[in-house]
Amino acid sequence: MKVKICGLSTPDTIAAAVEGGAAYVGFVFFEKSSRLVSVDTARALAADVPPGVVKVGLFVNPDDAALEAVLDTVPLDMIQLHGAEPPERVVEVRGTHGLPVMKALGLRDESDLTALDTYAEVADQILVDAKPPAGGEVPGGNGLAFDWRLLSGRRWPLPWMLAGGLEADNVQRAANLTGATQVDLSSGVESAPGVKDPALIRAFLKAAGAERPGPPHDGPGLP
Ligand SMILES: O=C(O)c1ccccc1N[C@@H]1O[C@H](COP(=O)(O)O)[C@@H](O)[C@H]1O
Repeated sequence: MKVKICGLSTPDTIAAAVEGGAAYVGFVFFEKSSRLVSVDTARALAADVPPGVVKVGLFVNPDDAALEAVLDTVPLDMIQLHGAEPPERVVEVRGTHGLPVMKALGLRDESDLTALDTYAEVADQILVDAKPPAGGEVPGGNGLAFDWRLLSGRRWPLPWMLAGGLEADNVQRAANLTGATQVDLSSGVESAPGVKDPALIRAFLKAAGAERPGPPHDGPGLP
């Protein structure tokens, strides 16, 4: 399984993710998140990430200036859009910034499934997360799972990731029910909100049977 560890902000947790076999590492550029990193910190951390591990920048409804401010400094490989960006904005971001885009979508019930098909036509990857709690200020990273049976038998013609409340104890069941071969998590490897724990990262990667593909390539939908 390919694993993305999101919300990394320290050298020791980057090392735990890379050495444990994470295929993706994520940096959060959303001011309201407890995992927010500065561009300078992200640039320094990115220097410790070997080729072949995809460096993802997480943004929520960013304008082009916000994206440029990060991309000018941090050598990201992929943009994760985790807000209410419409399909046209996904197309625009891909075209303007020249990086693959992974669009996150929240799922609560069957009525949310149609959007996945729509975004699958415009994004390089889709990320299926739980919907945030009503009135919540942060649209992801809440440690909440959705009913994984909603995804049973669903497939899209592009790479996709499962997210939302994943941890070492439930990742295999989640993958079995959904068919996911890629997973993304943040809260499940933290000792406190926003504080990543290297031991929990290693345990998760082991439980998930984390595998990283070989040489990097430049095609869409990395890796
Ligand atoms: O991690 C955050 O702080 C965050 C902020 C805003 C949007 C998304 C965020 N994280 C993403 O949320 C999912 C699920 O996280 P969790 O494992 O349930 O905590 C994951 O895709 C993160 O990339």
